[in-house]
Amino acid sequence: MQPDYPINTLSTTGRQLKAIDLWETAHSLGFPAALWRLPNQQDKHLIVSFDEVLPRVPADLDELPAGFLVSPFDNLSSTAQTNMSANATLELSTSNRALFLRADIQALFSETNGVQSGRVRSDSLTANESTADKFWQTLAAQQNNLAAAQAKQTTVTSFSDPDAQAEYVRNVALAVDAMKRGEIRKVVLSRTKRVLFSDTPNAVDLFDKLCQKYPTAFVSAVSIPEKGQIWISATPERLVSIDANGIFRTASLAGTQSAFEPDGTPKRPPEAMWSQKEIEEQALVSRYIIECFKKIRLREYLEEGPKTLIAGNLMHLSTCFIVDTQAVRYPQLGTVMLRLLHPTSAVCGTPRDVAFTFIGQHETHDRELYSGFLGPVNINTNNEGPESDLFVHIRCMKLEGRLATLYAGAGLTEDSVPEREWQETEMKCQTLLSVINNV
Ligand SMILES: C=C(O[C@@H]1C=C(C(=O)O)C=C[C@H]1O)C(=O)O
Repeated sequence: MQPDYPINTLSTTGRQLKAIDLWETAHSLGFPAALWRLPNQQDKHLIVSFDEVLPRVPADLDELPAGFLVSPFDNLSSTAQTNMSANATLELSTSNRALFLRADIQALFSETNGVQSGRVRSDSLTANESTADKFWQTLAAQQNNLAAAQAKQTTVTSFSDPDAQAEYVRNVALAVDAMKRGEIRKVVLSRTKRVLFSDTPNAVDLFDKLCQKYPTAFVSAVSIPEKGQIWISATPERLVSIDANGIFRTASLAGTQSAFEPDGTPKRPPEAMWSQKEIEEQALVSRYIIECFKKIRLREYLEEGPKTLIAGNLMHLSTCFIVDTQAVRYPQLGTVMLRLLHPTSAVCGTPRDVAFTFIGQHETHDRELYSGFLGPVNINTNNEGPESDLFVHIRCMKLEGRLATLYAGAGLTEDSVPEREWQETEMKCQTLLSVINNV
């Protein structure tokens, strides 16, 4: 890895290098890129991969180099032998479905007291040097035009889909019947909503607006040229994190209500009232996580919650689970749990495989990357050690040119009221729509 360069030394125009410069250069060369901001942090990170077609890899945090991982929902590990002790070899079957953006170019953008700074590095060990040269030459040639791309104004129109609500409500009723018959405990059914921009929107601009509006979310934009897609999200749900000190974190998140009173005043989280149905729904996610710990005979975990958590326009119930992987001598816990956890009961259901089949039989859209997971892997920001932060890919949309497809789901139990579940998905779509409508 070459030393870091301050971003202003790379500007050829006297203007400071910005995330949009790198993003647009990657786009024009057909290179994938990922831009992200971690919850409660200011720094924005960007990586560019020189793989025009991304490798499909197993989600193995212990093997992958620095980069950004994006997994589809449909990426189940079958657990042929899961009764592992901390020292036993891992016998989970691996599936090569996650897309991996290797950090061929890595940039960090910070802001302290209104002053912007940053660093950029390109990895000459893994990256083809002539490709890196081509990248910087293209960037230098384009930099003058990029300011114009940033200032684009767009308006949006919604597609009317008159049958969507009736179809969703019908499917919820079928799920409730299946749950009353005892076939499933919980299932998460999702739907899509499509909007058309008047002009191709600026993804970096949308990303910046989401960062501003949702400081506690994991905000990301991932460009996948081989699919002609950019995925943008502001998710509140952590799936697996391993920090530089080997601290593992996961969380169970479920139960949804508006964060505002009907008159528009914000609710106070400690005073939020939760129904029996929502408490049960979230407890099922926590139980699912604890079952995963049990499968690997891990007892030394800290459980915090459930607490009410604000996620933009919504509130959820959340419980955090924390493990010191060094103290329990389980360095590969992140990889093992990732394979055991995904897809959790927050986006799939209980029992997992029955719920997965029900989703496949009843949802008419392909979830693709929605309700999969994504985030930085083995990124060493301040030379403190590599960190990985993977989040459940919800509150997201897929951008294909001017067309945006938003995805939202609701956790159903036998007490679900179909119309209310539809309203819940509408509220979840608002997380991104409220920003889209103002670009
Ligand atoms: C499935 C989604 O969200 C999940 C489902 C929730 C629920 O059913 O209450 C709450 C938070 C998320 O775990 C989504 O936003 O699409």
